[in-house]
Amino acid sequence: MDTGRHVIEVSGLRRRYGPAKGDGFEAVRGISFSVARGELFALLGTNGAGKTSTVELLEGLAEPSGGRVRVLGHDPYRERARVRSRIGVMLQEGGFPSDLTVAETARMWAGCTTGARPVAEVLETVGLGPRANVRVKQLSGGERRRLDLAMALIGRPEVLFLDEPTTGLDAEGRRDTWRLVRELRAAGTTVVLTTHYLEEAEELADRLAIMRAGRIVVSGTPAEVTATRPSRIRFTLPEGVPPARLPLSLKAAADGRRVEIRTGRLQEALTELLLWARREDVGLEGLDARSASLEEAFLEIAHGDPGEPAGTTDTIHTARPAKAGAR
Ligand SMILES: Nc1ncnc2c1ncn2[C@@H]1O[C@H](COP(=O)(O)OP(=O)(O)OP(=O)(O)O)[C@@H](O)[C@H]1O
Repeated sequence: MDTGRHVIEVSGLRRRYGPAKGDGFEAVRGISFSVARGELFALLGTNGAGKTSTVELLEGLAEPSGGRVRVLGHDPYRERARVRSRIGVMLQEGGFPSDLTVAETARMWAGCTTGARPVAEVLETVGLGPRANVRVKQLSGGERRRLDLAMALIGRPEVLFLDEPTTGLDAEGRRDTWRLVRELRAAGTTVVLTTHYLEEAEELADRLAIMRAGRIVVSGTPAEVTATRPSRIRFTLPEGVPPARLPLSLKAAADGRRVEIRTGRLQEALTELLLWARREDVGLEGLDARSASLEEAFLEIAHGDPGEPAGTTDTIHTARPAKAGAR
């Protein structure tokens, strides 16, 4: 791996809770990825997939039970002192003393940080300027998340870890946080994000990985990940036109007059369908053709469908619900 370009390098990383043998549980099972300087990398997965367990290893909060992790060229656990001042960590729960005000909390935090940004500036950045004299216990859930973010930013980190940064924020707060994260990335900050919001990953991530049961199942740019899933064409045939008349090569699945075609080659399949419809003088009611969304890709991948590579075969299915709850 290129240590100059990659700020984070992970190979064969493992994390086991409990005894090494017997009753222990391996939450991270040999994962590998790297994150380049200035890149935003998102880790996605269902509850319990192993995202937080992984990020804690990157932050140096625990020692891996196997494999290797380097952050800014150092082992974040064994060389914590060399890494700590260069990273910012926003945990799921900041756990700040609830009786302190926002400004007091920030001053306390700044006091423990080398090269801290001015408190007023950092509170302004996250939109908490007007709430500086409010006690932490009086903040809303969303305001607490913004305080957590402010404290992660106070040391001007080169690498920022954001664990579900917009949980509890309303739509406007979420968009404000996205804007801020984009600005930080534009200024060269490397960001590792875990999130349950696929829209957030789609908006922000340069690359992402989807975890399932401690392993990375798929990784790539959001476009590459969605391209692993088939596109979908849906329409309703007119009365008296049986689905059997559709070209066999489209491998359409029908439920009465409603038809669905799933394909790895959307343009070709759609062209064939439209040429057939014109030739046969058939109207396709409610015609809808779309590529898979990241959400659809996520639901199928994260819940256990190994998937078929799109673009190689025209694999057609009837509409298949995600296997909710399966791990
Ligand atoms: N301290 C611990 N001791 C034992 N098992 C743990 C411990 N912490 C986490 N686990 C288990 O490890 C697995 C991964 O948990 P982890 O919190 O890393 O998942 P996650 O992907 O971050 O989930 P979430 O989206 O719910 O935050 C889960 O099965 C969890 O129960």
